[in-house]
Amino acid sequence: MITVIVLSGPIGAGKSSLTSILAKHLGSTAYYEEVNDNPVLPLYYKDMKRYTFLLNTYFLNRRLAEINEAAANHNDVLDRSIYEDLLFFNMNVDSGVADPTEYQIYHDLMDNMMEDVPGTPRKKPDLLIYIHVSLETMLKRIGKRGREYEQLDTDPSLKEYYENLLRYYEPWYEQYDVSPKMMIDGDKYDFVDNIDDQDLVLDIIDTKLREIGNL
Ligand SMILES: Nc1ncnc2c1ncn2[C@@H]1O[C@H](COP(=O)(O)OP(=O)(O)O)[C@@H](O)[C@H]1O
Ligand SMILES: Nc1ncnc2c1ncn2[C@H]1C[C@H](O)[C@@H](COP(=O)(O)O)O1
Repeated sequence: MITVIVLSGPIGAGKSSLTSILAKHLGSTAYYEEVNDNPVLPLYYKDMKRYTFLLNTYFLNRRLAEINEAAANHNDVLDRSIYEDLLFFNMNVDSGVADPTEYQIYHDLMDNMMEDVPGTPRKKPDLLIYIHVSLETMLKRIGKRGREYEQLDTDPSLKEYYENLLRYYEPWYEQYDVSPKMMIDGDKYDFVDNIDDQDLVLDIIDTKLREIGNL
């Protein structure tokens, strides 16, 4: 039985934190989204029009490598699903920041790369965990983490970008049907600093893993 668990949710929702807590709890490996040594991310925040395609191609490459590694183990946990990249890209097309043709090319490439090939491990996750947060929580946590290019002090127009991003997440989660899914209330549970909340969240996830037959 091989299970790949992916975390999803807006920037600062707590994906990396819960990835590490969950992998430790399950005794499995955590795979983190590459941020600090990502050469495109700072460029993207300076010029989204120019760098949306490159950033998503970069992430696609990185995430596929992690998916292939995780697919060979049991209960490995990935920080952010590959499917959310389409959400970001789509949002940028809708707001006129990215080009629809670039989006279509990226979409086709991703479909091709994610297709199951007989004789190779499945690339699709077995469970998606979505951390829901309000704008207030999201902004607070982005501030707490302190990556310079994400701060409203660096670029006040990011507030609108973050608001817009949250609007795209609800329908995206509702429509997501690649695997079983579940939502964690990231406003309610402080799974980082409160051990009772952490235990509660882990219980909720264990129950879901049992329900889908993976624990
Ligand atoms: N549930 C939570 N309660 C309190 N603080 C949190 C929670 N989730 C995340 N944080 C804090 O918010 C910041 C962003 O969390 P992180 O896990 O890096 O989010 P993401 O990976 O979704 O961008 C970090 O400083 C982290 O300690
Ligand atoms: N596909 C993406 N398009 C634009 N920006 C993205 C994409 N994937 C991740 N990001 C950004 C958002 C954050 O600034 C960093 C890391 O994400 P986080 O939610 O903090 O783990 O990358």
